[in-house]
Parts: sequence; C-alpha cells; structure tokens
Amino acid sequence: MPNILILEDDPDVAQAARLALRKLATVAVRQSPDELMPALDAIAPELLLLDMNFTPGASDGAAGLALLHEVVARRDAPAVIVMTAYAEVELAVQALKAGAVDFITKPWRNDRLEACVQAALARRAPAASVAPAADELLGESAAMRSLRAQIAHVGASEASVLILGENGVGKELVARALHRASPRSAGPLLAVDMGALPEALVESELFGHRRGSFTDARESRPGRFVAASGGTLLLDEIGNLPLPQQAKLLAALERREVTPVGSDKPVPVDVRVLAATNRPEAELFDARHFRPDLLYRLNTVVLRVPPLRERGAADVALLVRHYLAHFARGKPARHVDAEALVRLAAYRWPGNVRELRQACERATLLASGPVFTWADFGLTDLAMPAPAEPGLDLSRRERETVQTALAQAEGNISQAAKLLGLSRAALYRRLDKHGL
Ligand SMILES: Nc1ncnc2c1ncn2[C@@H]1O[C@H](COP(=O)(O)OP(=O)(O)OP(=O)(O)O)[C@@H](O)[C@H]1O
Repeated sequence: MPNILILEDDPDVAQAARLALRKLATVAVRQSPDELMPALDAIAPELLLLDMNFTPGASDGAAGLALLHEVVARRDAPAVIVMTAYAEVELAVQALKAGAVDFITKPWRNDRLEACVQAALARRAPAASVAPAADELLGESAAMRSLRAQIAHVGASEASVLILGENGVGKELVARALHRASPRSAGPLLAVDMGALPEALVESELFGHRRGSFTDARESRPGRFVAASGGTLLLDEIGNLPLPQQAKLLAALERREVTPVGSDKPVPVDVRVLAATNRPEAELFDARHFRPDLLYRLNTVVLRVPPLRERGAADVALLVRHYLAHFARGKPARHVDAEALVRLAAYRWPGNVRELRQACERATLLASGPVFTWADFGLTDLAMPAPAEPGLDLSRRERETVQTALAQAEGNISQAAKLLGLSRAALYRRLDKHGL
C-alpha cells in the first residue's frame, strides 16, 4: 500500500481525511509544520496532503506555499495535493505553479477526495519530476526520436493535440514536454483524469461551481479551466467523458469561456487544451461514444506514443538502466545479468513504461544478490501463460490473470485494471464473478 502523509492542524479535518483515505493507503497525520520534514524523512510518503494555512484566521496560504517550496525542492519529493478552506483561484494556481499536482477545497466530498488522491497516486508524478531530467522522454529507437521531433515541432504552436497510446506509455510525459516547448511554459500545466472523476462531478470539476449550487457546494470553487488559465490543461482519459458532458466541453472550447455550475455568468478562459486516451482510435471515431465535432476540436494534431514492446531491446535496456540508477538513490546501481536483459526485452510489457518502472523499483527493494536476475523483477508474462494443463478452462485462466494483475499492482484496483486493459467497473465485475 502506498503511504500518504497529511499535514493539517485541525484534528477533525485530519481525521476525516484519514478515514476517507485509509482504504487506499497507509495514512499518517501530522499537525504542526515543524513535524513535516522529519515525517517526510521517516515515512517517505508517495503523497502529501498539505494544508495551506496554519495560523488561526490566516487565509493567504503563505505558510503552505513556503512549505510546498521546501517539499518540492527535496530529492524524491512526494506528489503534493494542497488543501485550502478558501476557494481562491490565485492560491490554487500559485500552488500548481510551485509544483503541487492538484488542489482540493475544504469541505470536500469524500468521493472527490478519493478520486483526486487515486489519480495522483496512479500518476505518481512526484513534484520532483518537474525537474527536467526526470521528465525526459527517454528512448533512442526511431519511433521515440520521431516522437520527440514532433513534440518540438507542435509544442510551439497553440494547436490542440490528441495523445494516443496504451496505458503507461508516457502520454502524460508527452503532454509535459508539449507544455514545456510552448510559449505557455511559465503558466501552469494541469491534468484532469476523466477516468477517476465520478460522473456527477465532471462539470463542477472542469467549470467550477457557485456556492450553494448543489447540496455539498458549501463554497464556490474554481474549475480546472480557470485554474489552468495562462497555461495548459491536459484532459486525460478523454474517452471516458460521458456524452452530455462532451457537449458542454465542446461549447467551452468553441466559446473559450466556461459557465460555473449554478451561475449564469460565463467566465473567459485562456488555456491550451491537450487530450489523451488509451482507447483504440476506432472507438473515438464511433459517434455512439464520442461526438465527432468534439473530436475534431481536440485532434488538430494527433501524436501516437508507441507501446514499449515496439521500441526494441535497446530502449528497454536503456529504461531499465535509467530506473535502476534512479531507485539506487545515489548508490552504484547493480548490473542486470544477460539472461534477464534478454527476457526483459522479450517481455510484452502490458503496462508499458510504468510497469517497467515498478519492476525496477521492486527489484531494487527486494533483490539481495550482487546482480539482478529475471526473477528479481517479479514479472509474469501474462501474454505467454504456462502450457495448458488438463482441465484448465477459460474462467480459471481469467481468474489467475486477474490475480496476477492484482499482485503486480499491489492491490491497487486502478492499476490492475490498467494492466489488464479493463475499466475499473469491468475489473470489479470480474472480481465479483471470481469471488476475489
Ligand atoms: N520514454 C520514457 N522515458 C522515461 N520515463 C518514461 C517514459 N515514458 C513513460 N515514462 C514513465 O512511465 C510512467 C508512466 O508514464 P505516463 O504517466 O506519462 O503514462 P500514460 O501514458 O500517461 O499512462 P496512463 O494511460 O495510465 O495515464 C511515468 O513514471 C513516466 O515518468
């Protein structure tokens, strides 16, 4: 289970967050800013939920911003989601510019908090990866060179870009590279994961809402379009956007303005929109699921990120060396034996670079020998199951495949679903069916 640290001086709020998140992660709580750095050292959390105000009555977020700067400057900084009781666009934008991956306003809805945390954990985009080296799209295969050339070419324009590719191929890295190459690079890059958002919240999430516009809307809240103003908005998993919300998104893109839920006053927005999806292209062109007029708005340029198995053995070896060195954290990285390199190159990588990264992390943590062997990476080739045993039926194989994916994803449903190429709902149905 991942570790989450909550820094929040109000014990009731901290407890509410802890209870909401404990099924997703091991959650630790600290109340005073002085306890933050020692806790980061001791716990090394993947994610920090950071309150922005610690002095009674203060609402400018200065204390939180100062802490945020300190946290993101650390080696191996956790991803940071900032929490504020005041729905201030300016503060959220400042925090995002300073390296926070997301923001949430108090009081929150638990499903929204969970979605926000899950998306941050799934992306595991540590704030430290804002540093150019960690954000680099590695790979020397012809496909990766060509992708980098296309990014340099279209990055500088205002064109909408649709980024296609399987799970974990690096679509978000491509979006970051496009943002960095653009005249908007000094503005925020904000990613919204449509796959992790409950349908009922999509609109308020994207366009914001006015106080009192629905039962839980106790404060007005800026939407992502407004928060990303002056920068770039990545609509991730765009293929999951329900049809009614597609119409509203289209209107916002056409008019370059958004109307917060519960308001009749449109707000002008200035964002470059990038969209990404792991759906097969043909599905996006199926008008029963996706509006063609929206598609044409989003796909001025289409970038296809190739699956890792198509990039060749040299790219796999390069990424393995890169991530083993990364996880060795300054110590000399151990070598990988020749057999392991061959098998890593032949492996199908259903979870692509994300899976490779996790395999390298696991090997670094668990292997004790002088060199890494194939077994250390803990990979089971889902595409090449053991020869059929007598009586082995499809249902049993499906159950085993689901179990393997769950083990690889360390129980994380979203990740296991991604490894299997299923939606979370489809995976839950299979868990139910097999009593897992
Ligand atoms: N070419 C690459 N070089 C180095 N690291 C990479 C590369 N591609 C992907 N990664 C790493 O792999 C992980 C997954 O990448 P990313 O989140 O960009 O994939 P994605 O395609 O957006 O995934 P999803 O479809 O699940 O949202 C990240 O840790 C990222 O840094």
